[in-house]
Amino acid sequence: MSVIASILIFCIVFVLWFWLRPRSPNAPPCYPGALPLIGHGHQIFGNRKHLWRYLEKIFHYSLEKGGVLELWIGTHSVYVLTDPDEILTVSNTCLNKAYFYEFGKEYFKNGLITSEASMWRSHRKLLDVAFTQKVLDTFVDEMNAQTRVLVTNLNVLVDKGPFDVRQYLINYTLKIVSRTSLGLEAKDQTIIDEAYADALEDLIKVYCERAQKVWLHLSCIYDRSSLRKKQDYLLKIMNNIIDAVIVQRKSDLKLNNNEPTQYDKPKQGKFKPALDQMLQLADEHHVFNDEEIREHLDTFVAAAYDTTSGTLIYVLLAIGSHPEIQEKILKEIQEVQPNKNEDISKYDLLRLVYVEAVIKEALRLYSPLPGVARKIEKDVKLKNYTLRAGSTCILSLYGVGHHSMWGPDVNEFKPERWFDVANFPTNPNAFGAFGIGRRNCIGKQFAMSLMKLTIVYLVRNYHILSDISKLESEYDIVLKAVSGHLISITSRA
Ligand code: HEM
Repeated sequence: MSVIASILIFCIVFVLWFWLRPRSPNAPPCYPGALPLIGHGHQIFGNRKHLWRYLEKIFHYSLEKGGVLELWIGTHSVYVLTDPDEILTVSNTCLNKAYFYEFGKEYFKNGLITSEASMWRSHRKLLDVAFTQKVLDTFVDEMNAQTRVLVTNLNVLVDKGPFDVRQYLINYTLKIVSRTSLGLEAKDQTIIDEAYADALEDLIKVYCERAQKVWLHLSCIYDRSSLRKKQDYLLKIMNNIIDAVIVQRKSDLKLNNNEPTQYDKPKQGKFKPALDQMLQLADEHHVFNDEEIREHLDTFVAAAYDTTSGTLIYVLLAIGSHPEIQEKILKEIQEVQPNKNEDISKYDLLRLVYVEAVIKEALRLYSPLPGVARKIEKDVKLKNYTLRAGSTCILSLYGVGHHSMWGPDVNEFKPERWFDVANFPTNPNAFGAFGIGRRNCIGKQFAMSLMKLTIVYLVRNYHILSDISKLESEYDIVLKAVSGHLISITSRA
């Protein structure tokens, strides 16, 4: 009895001390509504639509308070940054990811997203060679071929009224990313399109569910849960698939004398998928083992398909609600490549500046990764505040896109702003959708080329109609449009 009483007294004293202790003058403003012991933890419960509305509220509150905010999950301090300069400081001084990336580590392991800074530095340098413009240019034929397939698949929906384009875009981006990463022949691709894709989608749901249910953050509880069993089952499916691809590819490369992949149509160019580049590095410089190669491949595929397809949906919703913007896109396409049946070349992609502005505007307003997070391992001094060691810091890329530096029309979808030199923000980190600082997105050029090409093919074939005013999104790590997200298409032929 006396032991229980002592524990109780200790807890009460701890809570009182924690709650009544004076806040440091260098502490940023605190978000309202914190409760003793659980902090703001109670505010995040609800479905994922609620979670996104909540995050939007904290991001806007942080903007109102000058760009830095503090909240509490239990007794753990979480800072929310929306100021691009402060975000750059934290991004480049704190390279390790926040503790909840650990949940994804079961899957991504030492892939770039979740690796510790020490390993990340050397692997990122090596992997950058797989994403140079020269390499990306070799993917353009494959992107054209797959985008033609997308148009064929969508043709059955012409004049059929509103539909959900998500699954079409997911299958399409997944196919391009996995072909350019893994180099599979069409006949072997089905296993990725079906078994791997389904398992990956389910795994991301498991990850989100764990992130939201704070009690499952504790490994001792999570490891006994049915969610953990599901995670292990899905991981086994995915690992078996990719391990088999690596073994097969190694033996193919030996047989073909390391020749780049020749795709189905003889006319199309050759390219070297990321897997071949890593196998070559492993062979010549003894840097990656098979397990590390799998971890990087899994990371590329997962990091690429949901973000890219999600952004494309927001672009389609935005241009479907702005026919005048669609007409300007069409005009640019006709100037750059007047023959509707011709492929889009790497040179055409460079000239599609209006299409690029449309995509960047969608990324600014509907940042698909609205926030990323870092571990604060040592005190970090910002302009007015100090972030304490041992805390977590959310870097809000959504906040950067909604910062007042964008002007009074910050909430409007206005691609023209990207050409308005006089009023464009002067801050070099104003556009943060691909991350700010050294640990930014390795696939940004890949994503931009693919999205430009997709928009060109869709706009030159269809009138797109939608109503973005009804849009509601949910937070599944990647922001997902879940209501008001349907589009209709009619033919331009
Ligand atoms: C519209 C599409 C995309 C967006 C908005 C996007 C955004 C981002 C952001 C914000 C980060 C930083 C994440 C963090 O700090 O936790 C990131 C990292 C990353 N992205 Fe992307 N991404 C996109 C497409 C892609 C594609 C196509 C690929 C691969 C082909 C890719 C691969 C990666 C990888 C590997 C990282 C980790 C980089 C590192 O830590 O060195 N992403 N991305």
